[in-house]
Amino acid sequence: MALIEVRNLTMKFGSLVANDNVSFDIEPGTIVGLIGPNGAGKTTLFNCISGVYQPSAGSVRFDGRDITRLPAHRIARLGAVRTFQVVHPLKDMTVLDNVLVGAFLRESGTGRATAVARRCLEACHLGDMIDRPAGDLTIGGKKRLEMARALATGPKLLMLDEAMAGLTSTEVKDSVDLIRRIRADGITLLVVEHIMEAIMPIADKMVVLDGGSKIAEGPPEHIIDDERVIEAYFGQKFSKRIKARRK
Ligand SMILES: Nc1ncnc2c1ncn2[C@@H]1O[C@H](COP(=O)(O)OP(=O)(O)OP(=O)(O)O)[C@@H](O)[C@H]1O
Repeated sequence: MALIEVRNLTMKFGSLVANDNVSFDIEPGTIVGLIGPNGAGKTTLFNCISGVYQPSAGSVRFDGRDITRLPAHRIARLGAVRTFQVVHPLKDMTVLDNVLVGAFLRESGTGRATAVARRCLEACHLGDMIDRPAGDLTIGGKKRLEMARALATGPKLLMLDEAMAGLTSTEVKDSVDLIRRIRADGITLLVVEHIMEAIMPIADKMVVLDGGSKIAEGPPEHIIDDERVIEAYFGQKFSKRIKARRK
């Protein structure tokens, strides 16, 4: 059984159709990359799956259960957790306290929640920053903090919205390693990403949106050759460059 089943999902803002009849599955233990040009509807789809928005039509099933109309906090409690494209840590709180907010979703005791939060911070390379105010972190640090907070909730599905945007190339490599390790721990990932060199090598499947509609779905090596995706997003030059790198 798929972990996520999106069926005929449509999201309208007035007359603007941000997601148009989108359907796809996410199998457990996989990494799915969600890509498409700016304004394609990727973040809106994230918001519909995670309960930030209620879709205008269609359904989302998670782990066999219809979650279409559930509020975000209930979906998070069931184990589908997202990060945001623009990170907003609680700047005056310490790095540890920021992650405790996530850990308390699954652990009610302070001692156990703290142990979970510390473990997630270590995994996200923030172990030596735990007592610092979150506002002191670099952009890369804030993005890792956001991941640590999401991981601390003990998710089955982690949805990352442009977790690598604005990072240095070394930080991007570290994030790719971290995503691989998260998957190895049995967590399924849905990743919105514009950095193709980062997402293509690790994704089991790509879903491509354009103008709100799904225009392609499949393994990265098929997506690279898809004429509609090349036209809408990659461009010929980019597609050749990516293919050359994969050889
Ligand atoms: N709350 C909203 N109210 C009105 N229109 C919205 C809202 N959120 C998104 N949109 C519109 O829906 C469309 C899809 O936007 P969305 O942010 O989902 O795209 P995206 O693929 O995530 O883009 P990007 O790559 O730039 O982040 C855009 O035309 C956007 O202006």
